[in-house]
Amino acid sequence: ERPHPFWDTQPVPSIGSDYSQDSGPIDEVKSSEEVRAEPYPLPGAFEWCTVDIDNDAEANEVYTLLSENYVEDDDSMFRFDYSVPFLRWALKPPGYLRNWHLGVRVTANKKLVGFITGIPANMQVYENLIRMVEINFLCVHKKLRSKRLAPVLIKEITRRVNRESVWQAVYTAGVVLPRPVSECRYWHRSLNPKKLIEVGFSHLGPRMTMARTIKLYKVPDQPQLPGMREMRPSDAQRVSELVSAYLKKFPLHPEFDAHEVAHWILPRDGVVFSYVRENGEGEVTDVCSFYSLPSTILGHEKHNLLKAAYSYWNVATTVPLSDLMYDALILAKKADFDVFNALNVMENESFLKELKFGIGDGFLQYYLYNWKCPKIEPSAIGLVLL
Ligand SMILES: COc1cc([C@H]2SCC(=O)N2Cc2ccccc2)c(Br)cc1O
Repeated sequence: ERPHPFWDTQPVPSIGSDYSQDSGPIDEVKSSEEVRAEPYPLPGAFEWCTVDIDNDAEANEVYTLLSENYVEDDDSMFRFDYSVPFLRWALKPPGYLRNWHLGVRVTANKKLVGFITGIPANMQVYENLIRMVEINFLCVHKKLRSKRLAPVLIKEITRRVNRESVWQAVYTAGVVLPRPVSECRYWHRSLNPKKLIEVGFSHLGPRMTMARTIKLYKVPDQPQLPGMREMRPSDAQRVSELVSAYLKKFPLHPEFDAHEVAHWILPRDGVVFSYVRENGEGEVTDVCSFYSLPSTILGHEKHNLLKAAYSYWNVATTVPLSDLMYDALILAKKADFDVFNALNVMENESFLKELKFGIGDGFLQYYLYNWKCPKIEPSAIGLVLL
């Protein structure tokens, strides 16, 4: 396959190679003392920095770097617009290390031009429970592309992670690298079809008028299931039991303790939305959640922000999952979202068509670093990365 000067030096299976029937590390096991103590050298004009995401000035530098230089769709119509509160949520789960929030600055003017992050996660992969790092937010300023900065960012974050005796990583990307463990698809459910058509994300169907399209995607203005309400801190223990038990169905899933579930699922204004269903006896039996990740609409005069909700952790034990997710759509529309996005992971295939999701043109590839294992089908993935 196409040569990858960087990835061909890394402990990952090459593209086109067969999936291993057994599971295990690719590199021989090392000790953290063997890992070089000094940061990797950077090209002359640049220097490493550890970003303090709690510092408003630094958090805003990260926000600006990502908002102007992070992931765009293939046609450069949209770019993710992660907010500062979202980044603080994503980067500070229980057990996070500040040392794993890694930046590159221009030495001359201290401008932040590169970023990559890791957070700790205990991942179950088939029969193995592995302490891993979740790698995210790899970004190099548009003006510094093809200077081979990304490989250095990846090697340095790997060194810092290895120094903590963590040898495996999980990450996702829209591009095909050596080598995906799973290939997932995004599906989208219109909540504001008029805006989605105006910005060019959606198109009027054949023989469809705008009025007919608006009617097709209309949802009630209140949840339909009895007992649906916003999740509260006092629900955290019960929700943790529901989520932890549910995720065990999936060969790839995080093992969360109650503190981690509370961090990832408790509502945070404008960041993560979560709702529980209380049955007639006042017990919490079902939970649904979605996070807010808007996108900048590039070069449109009327609209500049697309408000997107992303399906997160959903567990239905007393109602059909599609009924729970219909209420999630209703609650997302009520919170003024334009579109509700979901991957075809976990049991999502069971409701996507019924609830009028349309398949997107984007793939999301899941990767494991330094771990060979059999291919994982999307419905066996119990992991959503932010
Ligand atoms: C353009 O088609 C898609 C683009 C994206 C990503 S790439 C940069 C961005 O901002 N997106 C969020 C978004 C933008 C627009 C609609 C829905 C989601 C995804 Br994820 C799946 C898609 O199918």
